[in-house]
Amino acid sequence: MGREYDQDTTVGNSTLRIRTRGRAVLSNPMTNRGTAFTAAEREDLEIDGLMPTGFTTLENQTRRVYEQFRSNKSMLGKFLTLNALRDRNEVLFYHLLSSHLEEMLPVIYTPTIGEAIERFSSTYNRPRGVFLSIDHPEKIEKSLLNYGLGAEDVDLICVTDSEGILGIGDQGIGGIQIAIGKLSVYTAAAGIHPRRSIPVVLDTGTDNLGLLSNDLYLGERHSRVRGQRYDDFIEQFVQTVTRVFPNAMIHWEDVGTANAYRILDRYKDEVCTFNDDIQGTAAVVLAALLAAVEVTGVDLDDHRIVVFGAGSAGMGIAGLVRDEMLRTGRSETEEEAYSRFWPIGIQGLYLEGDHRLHDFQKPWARKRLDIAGWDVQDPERMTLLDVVRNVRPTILIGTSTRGGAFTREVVEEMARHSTRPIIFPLSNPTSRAEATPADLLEWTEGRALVATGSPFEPVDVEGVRHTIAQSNNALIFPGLGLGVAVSRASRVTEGMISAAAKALAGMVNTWRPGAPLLPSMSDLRLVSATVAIAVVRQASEEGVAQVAVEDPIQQVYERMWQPRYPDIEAI
Ligand SMILES: NC(=O)C1=CN([C@@H]2O[C@H](COP(=O)(O)OP(=O)(O)OC[C@H]3O[C@@H](n4cnc5c(N)ncnc54)[C@H](O)[C@@H]3O)[C@@H](O)[C@H]2O)C=CC1
Ligand SMILES: CC(=O)C(=O)O
Ligand SMILES: [Mg+2]
Repeated sequence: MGREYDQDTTVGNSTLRIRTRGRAVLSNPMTNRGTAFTAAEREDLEIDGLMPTGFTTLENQTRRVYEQFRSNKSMLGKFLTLNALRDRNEVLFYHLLSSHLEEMLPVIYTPTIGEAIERFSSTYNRPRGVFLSIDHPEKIEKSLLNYGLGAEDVDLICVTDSEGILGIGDQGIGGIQIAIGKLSVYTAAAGIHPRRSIPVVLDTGTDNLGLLSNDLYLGERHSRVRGQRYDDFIEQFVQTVTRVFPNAMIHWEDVGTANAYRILDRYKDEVCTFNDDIQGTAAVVLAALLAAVEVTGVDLDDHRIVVFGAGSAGMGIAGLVRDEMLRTGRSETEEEAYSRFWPIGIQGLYLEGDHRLHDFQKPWARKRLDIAGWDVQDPERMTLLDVVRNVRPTILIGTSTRGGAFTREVVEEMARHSTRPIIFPLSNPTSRAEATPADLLEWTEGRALVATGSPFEPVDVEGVRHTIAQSNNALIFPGLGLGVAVSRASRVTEGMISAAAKALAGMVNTWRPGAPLLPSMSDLRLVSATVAIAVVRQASEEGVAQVAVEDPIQQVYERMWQPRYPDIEAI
């Protein structure tokens, strides 16, 4: 561990052995506990007189910072207050977060994180994470080591190249905030020790002209590097991480569509890695779909699915649902399973021969024969409305980044042919959601089964309160990461992703009208532990676990860090 203190970070909350004295103790967010230092600790650590004389418990400190948090009028203000708190006192930050998870998740995560990313360079205060530049690949190793963690100390690296941040696109260096945000969720939800993960941004330039022309922009000032130089940079990053942090899972976040699948395919069988937008999203959406399908009483196999915005997330969802159909349904051939899906992108319905499709999208393209005889305005660009009219889908997934795309006309058309239309506007942040739950439920007289990517308030329709599930990969990735850490899995297998989805699906109960299709974000700690246990078991069954799995429940429980002040020893 760091030079300033020692702590065994592999078990819940072990003794913090502090080497520094005086003001240095207070300026490190892992050793500082402000007015919660006891009289004896103040004396031992030579911080007597450096703070008000009163003593406050963690609970009372939390009340105080909660009031400060609440007094902010703007969401960005709340975000910056929390950020500053984390830089002062990490235990207090996580205790506050865990005590008010449902209220604070929308601040440190979607939707507010989107604004924080866009405003990164103008609100910049102090650094957190590791910034790697494509112009200096020779500095990758040194920079990672400068973070101060040892070879055995890292469970997770969350990395983005910032090209496809949420639904707000290329955000250059500001993408570091999504890596920080995701890792905060890992800690708050799954108890990953805050000193066992590293947020990383790969600064490969930006094509965002607003950033390039802003004097305050803090990243490399050139367009995005692509092609061989980009691939070499990724290769060097992956090789370096696996060498210097052999136990770390590499979590890819918000990488652009053209690279996300390529990187995953290139490394998934070689190193311990996973793509959250492709695999995490697929697992959470599969769980929500299984719940919704149960409400409809129609087998998954018999649904017709439109994926609007069939990029990383959309195709990931389609892939996992297809696998589920092949595993459990009557679909015997892949072709049969593929035939249930209608993928749409910016160019309209994907059709075979479209040279704009990426390799990972090609198998999903529809045959020209499938649309023969359709009555449409422009056969070269089949719109969502065209597809809905002709296919009569029962499931509509939105991962398009196109706010408001599920118009009243589209939804009413779908609802004409489906008793319980399943409609998931999953794009983040809130402004990108393809529709609001209130509109969807109004337009369908309360029949729609809805889940969203960002949080929404419940909707009351004719005496029924519809609680809206937040179908966000945050219900999956923390538990997956914890499961990988506990089992020291050498790979993240498809079986592990599927086990995570099943564990989540098993926590849903939809017997009550209007019940949410997924557990609430306020239960995130329980959800993450449940997912982690399933992942540990699966890793063990598949032979990728590198530690003996004897009692997964105990092993997961013991590993979870709690936001409590540990015992202190001045050394
Ligand atoms: N709820 C959740 O857990 C998650 C939600 N998402 C959201 O899904 C959205 C997409 O994310 P990714 O798949 O990572 O991005 P992506 O860029 O890989 O995919 C977006 C797709 O939407 C298509 N598209 C763009 N504009 C369109 C339009 N006007 N009409 C039809 N299609 C259009 C593009 O062709 C592309 O295929 C984002 O808003 C993101 O926040 C992504 C991951 C997880
Ligand atoms: C949730 C998430 O990963 C996204 O919106 O990109
Ligand atoms: Mg994402």
